[in-house]
Amino acid sequence: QLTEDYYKKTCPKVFDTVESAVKSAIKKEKRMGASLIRLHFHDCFVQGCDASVLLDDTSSFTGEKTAAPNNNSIRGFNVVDDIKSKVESVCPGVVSCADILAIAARDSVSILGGPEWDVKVGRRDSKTASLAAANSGVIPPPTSTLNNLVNRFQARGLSTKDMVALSGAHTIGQARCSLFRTRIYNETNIDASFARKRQDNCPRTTGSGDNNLASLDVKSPTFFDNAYYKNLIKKKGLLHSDQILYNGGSTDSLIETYSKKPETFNDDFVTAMIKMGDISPLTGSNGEIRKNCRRAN
Ligand code: HEM
Ligand SMILES: [Ca+2]
Repeated sequence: QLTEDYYKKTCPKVFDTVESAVKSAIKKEKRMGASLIRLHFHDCFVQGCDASVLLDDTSSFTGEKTAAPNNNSIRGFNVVDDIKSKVESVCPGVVSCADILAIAARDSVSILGGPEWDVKVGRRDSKTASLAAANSGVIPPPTSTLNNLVNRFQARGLSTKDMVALSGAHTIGQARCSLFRTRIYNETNIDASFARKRQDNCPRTTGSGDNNLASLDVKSPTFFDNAYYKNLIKKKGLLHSDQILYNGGSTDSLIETYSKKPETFNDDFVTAMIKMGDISPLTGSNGEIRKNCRRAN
């Protein structure tokens, strides 16, 4: 039931307001575009796109922020707060935090040079979150096998093609040493000079340099393009879960297609983002419009 014109009467300025806030956040820090896209992904895969990921822990409430895939990893909450307060000042009590995440993700992609699309809105915000679900593997870990990746996306109604296209979001943003250490020291399906370059800032020993960052896309880490797939063909994927998409298995041909045809990647990425944004939204009288994205009303 999500539509593009949901706020046409109640908040016609929502898209301009979000876009200008996202623009200024990305101007301050390019990585923020990546962080905002990832928040929408981690939201949608747990309880659906309901802003559950934004709820803070309190003494009487446990949210999703400390779950393994999120802890010390997802970021951008202050930017979301800033967008929300700007949206509240033009139309108080109308626009959900879940929609703000979807719009901000869309805007981040286009601001960084990726495709543009009309984003569907009308989601409402959850009053709950699920730490258990966020920890259960529904957000796949970077150690995943190809089968696991396929199954986790399938469980959310997303095809293998959607999964491969959405992984192209790793054309921007960064990852921590602890999550790619095993790959750069122990795996063999990796370009040797790329591995050495990454080893420079990611020591072999667990516990040293764990939080050192490296770009997911070695070629153009702040530009939303198809370089991610070209890297995979050169065995320059940073995460195990990246390179596994081009490792002699069923998704090799799709990687080759996206590496050669940026328009096909863009089209499939847009289709998959719209599908991901459609995962179990709260609508009608379900959920609420939070006043503050960090807590239920
Ligand atoms: C296919 C399964 C996926 C796995 C296993 C995976 C895994 C990861 C990991 C391990 C990181 C680094 C986290 C850290 O260092 O703390 C990361 C970062 C990122 N992921 Fe994914 N991811 C997947 C799919 C996606 C999807 C579907 C999207 C969005 C459509 C996405 C967008 C991002 C972005 C933009 C970053 C960089 C964030 C930043 O720099 O703040 N990922 N991912
Ligand atoms: Ca959620």
